[in-house]
Amino acid sequence: MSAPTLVVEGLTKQFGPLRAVDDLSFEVRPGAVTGFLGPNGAGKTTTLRMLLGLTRATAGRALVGDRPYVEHERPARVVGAALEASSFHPGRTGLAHLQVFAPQVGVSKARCAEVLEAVGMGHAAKQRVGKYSMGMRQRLGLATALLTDPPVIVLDEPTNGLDPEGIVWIRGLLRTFAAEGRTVLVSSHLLREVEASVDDVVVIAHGRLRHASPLAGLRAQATPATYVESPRLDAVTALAADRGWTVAPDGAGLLVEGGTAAEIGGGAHAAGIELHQLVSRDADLESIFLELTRTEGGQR
Ligand SMILES: Nc1ncnc2c1ncn2[C@@H]1O[C@H](COP(=O)(O)OP(=O)(O)OP(=O)(O)O)[C@@H](O)[C@H]1O
Repeated sequence: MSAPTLVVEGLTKQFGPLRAVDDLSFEVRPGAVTGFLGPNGAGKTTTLRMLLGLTRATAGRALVGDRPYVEHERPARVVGAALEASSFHPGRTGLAHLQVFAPQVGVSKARCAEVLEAVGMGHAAKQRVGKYSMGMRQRLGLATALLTDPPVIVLDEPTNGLDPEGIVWIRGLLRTFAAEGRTVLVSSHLLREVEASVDDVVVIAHGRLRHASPLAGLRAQATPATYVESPRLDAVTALAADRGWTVAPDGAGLLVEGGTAAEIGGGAHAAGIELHQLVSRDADLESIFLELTRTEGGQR
C-alpha cells in the first residue's frame, strides 16, 4: 500500500488569548506508527482537528500527502479518524451508527458488519451505543475509522477506557497497519500506553514541539546516570565535581549524573581511583517524557 505522509508546517491555533497550538511542525511517515504525545491540554486534539479540516488553523498548514485533507476528492477514503469516543448517538445501535455513516463515505452496509467483527464488536452490533462501555465506544470509533480501509489512520487517545487485553489488542492492530504500509498517527498523554506500539514519537507541550524522533532517539535525551561503588567515594566525588557531574548517595555507592560509565571509568582510571562497580542506569522513557513536557524550551 502506498500511503501519504502527513506534513504539519508552522501550524498555529489561537483561541482568544490562548495559543493552543504554537508554530508546530512535524512529519508522519508511512509504514510506521507515530505516537503524538503530550500532557492533557497540550494541543493534541486541536492539532488533529486542524489536520482533518474540522478546525481552521490561525496560521500554518497541515497536509495529507500533497494537499490539505479537505482538498482530497474523497477525504474519508484517504484518512480514517477516530477523535472522540463519546460523540455517538446513544439511541442508535453500533451497527446502525456505521450504516448511517457508510453511504457518506461510499461503503456497503455489508462492510459495516465486517468491520464491527474486526474490532471485536460483532456481539454488540445490535446493542444501543448508550449502553456501551467506554472501551466499546473506543472500538466503535475505530470501526468508523476503518470503514473505508484507509491508507492513513488517525486515532485520538485510542487506549482510553480499554482494559489491559484491549490495549494489547490495539497494539497488535497498530503494528499490523504499519506493516501494511499505512501511515498511523496515535495520540496519547501516556507514553507507556503506546511505547510498545510506536516507531516514532512527536512530543508536544503547551502547543509547542518538544521532541520528534524515532522512539530510540527519546532515550538519547536522557541525562546519563551511572551507579558507582568504590573504596574511595570521596575521590569519585571530587572527580565528578571537577567534570561538572552531580553525585547523590545511593546505597553503598554513588549515583553520578551527567557522566557515562565510560567517562567515569576513564576518569577514575586516569586518577588511580579503584572502582568496584560501574553500572549504567537506563532512564525509563516515561521520566524522559515527563522531563521533556515539564521544562520550557527543548527542540522546536
Ligand atoms: N474550542 C475551543 N475553544 C477554546 N479553547 C479550546 C478549544 N478547544 C481546545 N481548547 C483549549 O486548547 C488547549 C489544548 O486543548 P486540546 O484538547 O487540543 O489538548 P489535548 O492535548 O488534546 O489534551 P487532552 O489530552 O486533555 O485531550 C486546552 O487548553 C483547551 O482548553
